[in-house]
Amino acid sequence: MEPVSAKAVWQLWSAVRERGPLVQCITNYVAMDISANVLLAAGASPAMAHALDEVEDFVGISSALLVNMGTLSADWVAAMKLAAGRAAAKGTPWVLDPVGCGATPYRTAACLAMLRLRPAVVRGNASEILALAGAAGNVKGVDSTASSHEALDAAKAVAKANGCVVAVSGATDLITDGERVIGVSNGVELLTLITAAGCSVTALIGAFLAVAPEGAVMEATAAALAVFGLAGEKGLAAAPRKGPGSLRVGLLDYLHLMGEGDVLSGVNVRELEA
Ligand SMILES: Nc1ncnc2c1ncn2[C@@H]1O[C@H](COP(=O)(O)OP(=O)(O)O)[C@@H](O)[C@H]1O
Ligand SMILES: Cc1ncsc1CCOP(=O)(O)O
Ligand SMILES: [Mg+2]
Repeated sequence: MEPVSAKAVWQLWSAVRERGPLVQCITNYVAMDISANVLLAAGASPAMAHALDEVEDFVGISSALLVNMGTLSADWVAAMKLAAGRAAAKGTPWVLDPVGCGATPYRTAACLAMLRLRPAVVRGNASEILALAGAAGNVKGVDSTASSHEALDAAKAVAKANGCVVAVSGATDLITDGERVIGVSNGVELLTLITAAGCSVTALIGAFLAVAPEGAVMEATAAALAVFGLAGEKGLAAAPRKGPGSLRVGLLDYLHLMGEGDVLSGVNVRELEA
């Protein structure tokens, strides 16, 4: 597989569609529906499971785990920690979405505690990644007030300190391991008006991690963001009223309908820093 190219994106997505990996999602109430639908449309198999009594067993049968901090409470955080611990012990890749990190001290502390459990990937908006790196005052609830480029240094610092890949979403998604940076310029701004668009692309990253060859964590993360963004572009072009409601429908449709030609001609991924 080439390091980062449209062909590599297609190869990874084909593997998702062929293998249909089971992605266990501990995610928020807002995101459950769209995340499950995004995973299904893209060819993966979602299961939302967060009960303290079953999370570890569920990790045992899953190919990837998503931990999303969107509607957290003490019970949920306990379940997230158990699940992440089991994933680490089993070698199952897991991805963290630090929704609203920085909004309250409780949320920030919970996100930092999860980060210490070594996710393979963290995907957040710029404000969330800035807050994870210790910068204060950038968040507006779960929405970003900064651009992805403003959070690149923070993303590199979080990646280096925690031995993970960090993806900052935005007009250009930036994916870094602390040294390399891949940029993905697919997507449309209207995606920010679909609640849990970010949450669902993080779930999709889980599906791509499940099929990624050893050492291709950055490529798999970039591929998921590119495929999701491209489906957004095509979904908007086909949307009857060009609003968030019909974009949401179009996004799901194109995650199902797109093929090799769409990916090879449409994805915009490139190495920004080697
Ligand atoms: N200005 C933009 N232009 C194009 N795509 C965008 C833009 N902002 C966000 N996106 C895309 O929307 C999706 C959700 O990202 P974002 O809104 O940053 O996350 P969150 O929902 O967690 O705040 C991502 O796929 C991202 O690439
Ligand atoms: C609105 C909201 N409130 C708690 S979680 C959530 C969903 C946030 O989703 P995203 O970060 O993908 O926009
Ligand atoms: Mg988010």
